[in-house]
Amino acid sequence: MNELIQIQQVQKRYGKGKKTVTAVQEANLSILQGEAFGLVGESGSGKSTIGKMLIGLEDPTSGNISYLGSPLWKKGRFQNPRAGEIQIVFQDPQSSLDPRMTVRDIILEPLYALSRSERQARGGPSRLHSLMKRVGLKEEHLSRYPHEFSGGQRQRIAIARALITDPSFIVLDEPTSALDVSVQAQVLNLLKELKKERNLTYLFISHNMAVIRYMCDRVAVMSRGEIVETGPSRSLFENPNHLYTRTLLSSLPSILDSCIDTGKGG
Ligand SMILES: Nc1ncnc2c1ncn2[C@@H]1O[C@H](COP(=O)(O)OP(=O)(O)OP(=O)(O)O)[C@@H](O)[C@H]1O
Repeated sequence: MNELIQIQQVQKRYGKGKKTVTAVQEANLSILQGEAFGLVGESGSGKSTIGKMLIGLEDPTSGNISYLGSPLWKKGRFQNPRAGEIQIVFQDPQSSLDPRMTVRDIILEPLYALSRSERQARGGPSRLHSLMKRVGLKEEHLSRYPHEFSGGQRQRIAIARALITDPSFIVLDEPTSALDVSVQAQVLNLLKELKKERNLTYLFISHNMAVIRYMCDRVAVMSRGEIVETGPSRSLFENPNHLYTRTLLSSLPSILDSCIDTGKGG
């Protein structure tokens, strides 16, 4: 598999002077085309900051990030490889979906950042109906507002919005952490299926080792801004090298585990 993303010696500092916070310290990692790459670590370890640098929301303080060999950031400016190529699904659909917009407008919004020809190349709004169906929503939902939906349905709306531009790479930042356990399994399974059908590459951010183990081919473990261990999911879970990874593993929630394994609520 080819490298889609390469992160080399990347640092991110927030603030100035005495208030400086180093969120990411000299991180190195690569994400291969077509893989689900997991980023795990406790709250505040720098996971979301890495995700934000990949979608253009935060610029690295130093180091290089490349996408298919081309720099993603040049002189503090984000170089979108192709408009809509990289998308994100956030943790909390309650706050990431604009409450004043209908579902139709929410899902279509990313298309308006594209040029007319780019929109047409990706099927434009005509793909809306099949996409709604694919993520488990109904056509009649299009004219409704986010507050009229359950948490799981709201996250399905956020997934449809991320897919409308036909991206290759999606950052999933704790996409199921705000959901009930049984609903988490449904949304995780949907994400797995979509990845396969569309040949997507994921950066899957979570503090939950069970979810990461279920979803990801390879994993990097972060602690206090540093990547302390990287490896294929299976070997990392069966034979963790770093003490911090072992500590995280000991907190693995068994309820979600059994829910996923049996496919309950599919
Ligand atoms: N905009 C910001 N300004 C200042 N500090 C920030 C900002 N964003 C994040 N930080 C700090 O950077 C560090 C890393 O935060 P980040 O959100 O990347 O961690 P995380 O592992 O994703 O945590 P969580 O799971 O809680 O989202 C934390 O100390 C956080 O307080």
